[in-house]
Amino acid sequence: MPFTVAIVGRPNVGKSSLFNRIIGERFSITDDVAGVTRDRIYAQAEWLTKRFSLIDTGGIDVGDAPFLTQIKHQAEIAMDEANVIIFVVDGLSGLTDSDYYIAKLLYKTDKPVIVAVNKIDDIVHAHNAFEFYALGFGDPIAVSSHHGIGVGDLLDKTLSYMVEEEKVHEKGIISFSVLGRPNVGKSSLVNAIIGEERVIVSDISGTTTDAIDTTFTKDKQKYTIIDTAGIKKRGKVYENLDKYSVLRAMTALERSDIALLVLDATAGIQEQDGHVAGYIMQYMRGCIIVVNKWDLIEKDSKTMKKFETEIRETFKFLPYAPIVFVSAKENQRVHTIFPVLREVYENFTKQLPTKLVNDTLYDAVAMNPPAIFNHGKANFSYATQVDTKPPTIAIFVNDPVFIHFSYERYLQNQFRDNFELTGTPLKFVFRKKDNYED
Ligand SMILES: Nc1nc2c(ncn2[C@@H]2O[C@H](COP(=O)(O)OP(=O)(O)OP(=O)(O)O)[C@@H](O)[C@H]2O)c(=O)[nH]1
Ligand SMILES: Nc1nc2c(ncn2[C@@H]2O[C@H](COP(=O)(O)OP(=O)(O)OP(=O)(O)O)[C@@H](O)[C@H]2O)c(=O)[nH]1
Repeated sequence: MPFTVAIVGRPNVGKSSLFNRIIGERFSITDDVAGVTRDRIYAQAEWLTKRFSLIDTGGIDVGDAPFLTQIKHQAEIAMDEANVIIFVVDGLSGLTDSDYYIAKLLYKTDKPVIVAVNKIDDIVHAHNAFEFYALGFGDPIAVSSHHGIGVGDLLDKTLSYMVEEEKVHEKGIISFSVLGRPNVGKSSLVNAIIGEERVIVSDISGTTTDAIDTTFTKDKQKYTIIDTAGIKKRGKVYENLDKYSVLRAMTALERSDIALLVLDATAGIQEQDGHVAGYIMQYMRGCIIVVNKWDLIEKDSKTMKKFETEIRETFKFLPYAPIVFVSAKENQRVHTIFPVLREVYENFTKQLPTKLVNDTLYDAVAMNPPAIFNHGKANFSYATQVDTKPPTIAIFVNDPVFIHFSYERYLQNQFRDNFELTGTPLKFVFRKKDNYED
């Protein structure tokens, strides 16, 4: 479970400035995740080799609610999701009633709260921080998001609460999440999967309070199902907020080997399904497409094929994802998911023999040599697998800039033809040979 830090505070104190300062461009991996790019409410960050997730609750749109209700929801999200909360206040304008209001909300949590007094751009104003002792969260830390002053101290203190994480990703356990747009039947599917398997070994509730990961054993294989739908959050106002569900999908993906992408057979494929599929692809997780509510479909011999064709055409970037058809509510065919999970996990964790990897590369290049691109021609030396989850292959080349994306796609297809990689992405890392040789 990633260590998560949430930033809260009333509007205009500089939450998003601090967020951006902490992630720094280099560390932001959400940058190219469609839909979140502009929003930037969630990112991976790193400080002195410690990796953590950062949430800017100020970016979570909580509708047209009155101002105090909005910050209340944001504070609740922080208390639900984070291990540590950074409470940002404005050192130029001083303490306000809204700050006290937020403080009162945060008294309810037993998680550490650190007060960051922002906009202290000049050390001579550091004394402005003192009045914020009154909030009752101990030593306030003076920072300037604009100039980066004090941010290191703030992170030192924040990450001092990071303890050795409980190992959720125990070896050999297949962890998977159930993702999809609202109402496709995620909760029903989770219930059907867990309900079917009565030998529940343990309920691991994670370090963040509301994430419930359930581990169970089926046919001697352990699985951990990662909660995403906010099953426990029913009734809370922010349950259906778009950005909030995106955030939950991402934290779940981070911890999953495999994502089940749930579609509603009665609704056809919708734009939002594509967004969810995009996240799964960009996080490079294994993927199984689950067409749910199959009981409601009038079927003839061609129905499945028709669905499959439509799915393949829409999700061109997920050609590797196997498709299963189920009814979560009627508990039909739900058991067919398990063998597919095992197969996909095997491929996701696969080690490809080096000789075959190179043969595949050489054959592909011989069959279809690269053309000139960017004023040069790619000259491939050799390839080797450098990682799993997903299988990752380093390909050494005279200069990666000469590789056109369509050639990369060609190589991908050749590798997929030669190796059994159903359900898993295959990652290529192109490396300039000269940097590593001679
Ligand atoms: N002088 C100074 N101004 C800052 C600093 N950090 C942020 N600001 C300014 O404060 C204003 C608000 O900053 P934001 O980062 O948008 O604040 P926010 O808390 O995310 O605001 P909301 O999105 O409304 O919640 C902007 O005009 C920033 O330029 C700082 O360290 N020093
Ligand atoms: N007929 C039929 N109805 C289903 C099936 N799966 C779910 N439903 C119904 O679809 C509705 C939505 O199901 P949920 O499981 O709550 O869907 P969800 O994706 O978790 O929804 P959110 O929590 O809003 O994201 C409910 O009325 C379910 O009873 C199914 O396989 N067949």
